[in-house]
Amino acid sequence: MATALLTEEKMEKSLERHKKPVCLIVLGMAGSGKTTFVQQITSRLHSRKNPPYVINLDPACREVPYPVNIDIRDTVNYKEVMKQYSLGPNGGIVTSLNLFATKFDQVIQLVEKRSANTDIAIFDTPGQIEVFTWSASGTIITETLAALFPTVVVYVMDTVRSVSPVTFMSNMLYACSILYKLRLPFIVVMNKIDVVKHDYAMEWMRDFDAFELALNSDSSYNANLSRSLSLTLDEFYKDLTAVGFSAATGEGFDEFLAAVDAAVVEYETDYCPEHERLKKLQVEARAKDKSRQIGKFEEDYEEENRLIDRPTQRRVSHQNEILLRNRAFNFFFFFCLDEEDRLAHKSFRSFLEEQKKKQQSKSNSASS
Ligand SMILES: Nc1nc2c(ncn2[C@@H]2O[C@H](COP(=O)(O)OP(=O)(O)OP(=O)(O)O)[C@@H](O)[C@H]2O)c(=O)[nH]1
Repeated sequence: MATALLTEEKMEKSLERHKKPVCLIVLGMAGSGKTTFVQQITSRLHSRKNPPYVINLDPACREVPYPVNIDIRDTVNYKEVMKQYSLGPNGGIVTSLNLFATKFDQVIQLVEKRSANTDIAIFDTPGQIEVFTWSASGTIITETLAALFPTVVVYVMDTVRSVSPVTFMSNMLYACSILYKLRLPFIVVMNKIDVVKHDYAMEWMRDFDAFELALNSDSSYNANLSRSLSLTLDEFYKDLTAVGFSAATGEGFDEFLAAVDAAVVEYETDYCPEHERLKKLQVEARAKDKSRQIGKFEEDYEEENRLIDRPTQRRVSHQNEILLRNRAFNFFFFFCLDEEDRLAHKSFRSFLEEQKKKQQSKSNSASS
């Protein structure tokens, strides 16, 4: 009976999730064709009367060639961020994304509002792939989406540039590292097949000998490394979904949509149970952490009271009261964050303050 109830509950949850749009996070090396890919998918879905909800997360792009619903550039001025905090281009993108991530709950609300009439939400990301995949804000954005919507990572790869086995291997290693970091359903889109067909890449993934043959004439260090890595990546290739696509012509669109459907099933069957398990562990760890911190706070509080209750300090000074109140506030604020968030929050705040100070002293010396 209990099992039957559980199954019903799970089914309800699953149906609930299906009502939500699938979130596609589009990643790829600079110039691989992410923006053109988003443009092509958007226009095809529009012509099928199924328009997607499109979000641009690249604060540094000059223009967005597709109808965009949310644009990071409307919230954060990338050039101003660079100027205000004395940052270079990459630092500017990371900080803009960090600032945008603090408002991401609003994006979620807007996507949720569209649930009834949108099947797909597409997130275009910055060209400097590592800025998104290895930054705190990228992780926050991805994990928040994955916790609430069926989420799929779409890795766009340039088939024309990858004809060199060494470049192909670099691309695959990057894809592999993202897959293992995010652990979300993953589709490799082998883009630009209107110029070079992706058959060679599929063969290299299926057959190690074919890849070795392609490397045959090359005895450089990179080639030897690629040879060894190809054997290691064998497991990764086995479960990898790869589709050929042309962002220029739209060839491969239906295969891509079929891959998205399969990825949603994978999200339901593999990702969600694992996510629930990890969430439970996290809740337990947080509860432990909370009780440890409450104990520490109570100890400190008692110590503080003991000191101010001494005859010489019987009257609690105004300053002491403020000190205690501030401590209590800080404690409860940090209490809501876990250890990692707390550290990230602290270092991000001190980083911004430092940058501001630097900038202020620069402008002071310029004006004097
Ligand atoms: N022939 C052909 N060219 C393509 C295709 N997709 C993209 N391109 C071209 O590749 C170049 C880069 O495309 P973008 O869409 O700007 O690539 P991106 O990954 O968004 O670039 P960044 O924003 O710099 O990371 C452009 O000149 C596109 O026209 C394709 O499928 N076929």
